[in-house]
Amino acid sequence: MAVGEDWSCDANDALHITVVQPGDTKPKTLSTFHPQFTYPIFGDDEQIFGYKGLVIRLRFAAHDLRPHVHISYDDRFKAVDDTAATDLLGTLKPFIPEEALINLPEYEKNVQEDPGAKDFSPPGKLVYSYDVNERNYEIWAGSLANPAVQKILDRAQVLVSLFIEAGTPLDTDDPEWSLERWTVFFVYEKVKPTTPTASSYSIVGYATTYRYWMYQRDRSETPVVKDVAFPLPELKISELPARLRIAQFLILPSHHRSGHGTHLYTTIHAFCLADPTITELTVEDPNEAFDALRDSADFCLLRPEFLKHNVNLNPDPNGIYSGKKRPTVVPTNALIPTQTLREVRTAFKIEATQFAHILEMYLLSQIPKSHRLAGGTNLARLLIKKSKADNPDDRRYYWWRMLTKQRLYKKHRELLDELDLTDRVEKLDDTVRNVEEGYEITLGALEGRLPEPEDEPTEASSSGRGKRKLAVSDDEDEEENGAEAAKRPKV
Ligand SMILES: CC(=O)SCCNC(=O)CCNC(=O)[C@H](O)C(C)(C)COP(=O)(O)OP(=O)(O)OC[C@H]1O[C@@H](n2cnc3c(N)ncnc32)[C@H](O)[C@@H]1OP(=O)(O)O
Repeated sequence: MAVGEDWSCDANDALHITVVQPGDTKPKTLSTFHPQFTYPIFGDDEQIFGYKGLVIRLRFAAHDLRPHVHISYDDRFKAVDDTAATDLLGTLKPFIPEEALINLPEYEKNVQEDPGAKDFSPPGKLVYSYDVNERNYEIWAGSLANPAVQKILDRAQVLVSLFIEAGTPLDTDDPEWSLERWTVFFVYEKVKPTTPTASSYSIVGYATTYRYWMYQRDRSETPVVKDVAFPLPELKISELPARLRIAQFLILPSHHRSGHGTHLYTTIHAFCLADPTITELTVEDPNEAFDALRDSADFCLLRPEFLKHNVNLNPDPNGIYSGKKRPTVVPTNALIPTQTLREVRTAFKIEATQFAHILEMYLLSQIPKSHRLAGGTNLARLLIKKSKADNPDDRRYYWWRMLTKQRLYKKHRELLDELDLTDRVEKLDDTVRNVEEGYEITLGALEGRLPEPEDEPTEASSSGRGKRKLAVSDDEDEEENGAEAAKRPKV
C-alpha cells in the first residue's frame, strides 16, 4: 500500500441506484442513476474512505420496490492504528430495511420468481390515470395506516435522503391515529409485463402528504364556557378542518421532465378540492425545482379564473391619475378586486403566499412586455413619472411594482425596519427585481403552452416625470390567516 495513495472516493459516484424487473432468466436493469446527495449517510464531504473501484449498488424491484444492497470493490485499505476503511454496511444500515441485506442470488431469485408480482397492484386506490408519449401512467393514493402503503414507503424512504435536500424519512412506527393523517400518492407506469409472471406496474415516483390541523375561529360567535359531559365524543382527525401539507415529493431521475411531477401535484391538489375538510394545500420546504413546477401548475390552474373575472390592475385607482395629489398609500382595494380574489383563493384552496405569487405573475403577464423590465421599459423615466405616467400600461407596471413591494415589505418588515430609509428602498427595489425576474422565467417557460386570451393587452408608449417617496402602507384589510404557513425560501 503506497504511502500518500488516495483511498477516498466520491460517495455520489460510488452509489448506483438501479431499478430492476424480471428478465428471461434473471432480473434485468430498467434504469440506473446516481443520487443527488449522500451527505445524510456519508457525511458533509460525501466521501468514502478506504476503497478502490467501489460500487455500492442499491437495487429496487420496479413494482414493489423490494430492495437490495450489493457492495463490490477492487481493493480495500488495511487498517493502520485508528485509520480504517468506512464500515459501509454499518453506515448504510440505519437507512435501508433489513431485508435489503440478503445475498444477491437470493434477491435475484425473489425478484425473478415473485409469486405476487403478476397480481400486484399499487397500494391504496387508483385516483388518476394519464398518458405521456403513448405510455400509460396511474396515480394511486392510500393511507399510511394501510400496511401495504407502509411497506412500499419503508422500502422507498432511503431515496428521501438521496434526493431531497434536508428531507428526513418518516417514522412509520407512529400510532395508528397519527399514521391516518398521512396519505401517500404513488405514480406508476402501467407496463407490458416482461415475463408471464412479472408485474404490470413500474414505479415512477411518490409523494407523502399529511393533514395539519387548522385552527379556525368563528369570529361572529362570542366564546362562552360550556358544560359538557365527559367523556367527550371521540374526534376523528380526518374530520377536523385541516391544511394538507406535501412533505416529500419525488420523481425518479429516469422519468424527470416528462410532466409526471406536474400530474402528481395537480392530483394532490384535486384531492384537496374534493375533501371538504381540507381548506388549503401547503408544501414543506419546497426547493427551487419544486417551486418552478408548482408555480407553473398553479398559474395554469388560476389563469382561466382570473380571465373569467377580468382580473387586471386598474391603471387609475380611485381616479388618482387625474387628481393632483399623489397617493401616500398603495390603494390595494382600488387596484385589484380583492374580494373576488379572496373568494378565488378560498375556492381553489391555494395557500396565501403562493396565491400572491401567482396573482403577481398573472398581473405582470397582463402588462405588455414592452412596458416591463424584461422588454426594456424605461424604468428611470417611470420612477419619475410614477402613477402619473401617460400610458396606462406604464401606470399598471408602476402599480404592479408597488403592490409587490408592499407584500415584500409586509413579509420582511422586521428586517427592513432595521435599515435606514435609503437602504430600505434599495433593498426592496433589488428584491422586487429578483422576484420579477423569477416570474419572467416561469412566464417564458409557459409561453406558447397557454391558450391566448381573447382580449390581449395593447401596446402603447409612455413619458413624463415627477418625484415621490416610497409608500408601503396598505389600505386593505388583509387576511392574515395562514399567510406565512408554508416554509418557503422564495420571497
Ligand atoms: C416538498 C419537497 O419534497 S421539495 C423536493 C422536491 N423533490 C426533489 O427535488 C427530488 C428530486 N427531483 C424530483 O423529484 C423532480 O425533479 C421534481 C419533482 C422536482 C420535478 O419533477 P418532474 O416530473 O421532472 O417535473 P415536470 O416534468 O412535471 O416539470 C414541470 C416543470 O417544473 C419545472 N422543473 C422541473 N424540474 C426542474 C428543475 N430541475 N429545475 C428547474 N425547473 C424544473 C419546469 O418548469 C418544468 O417544466 P418543463 O420541463 O416544461 O420546463
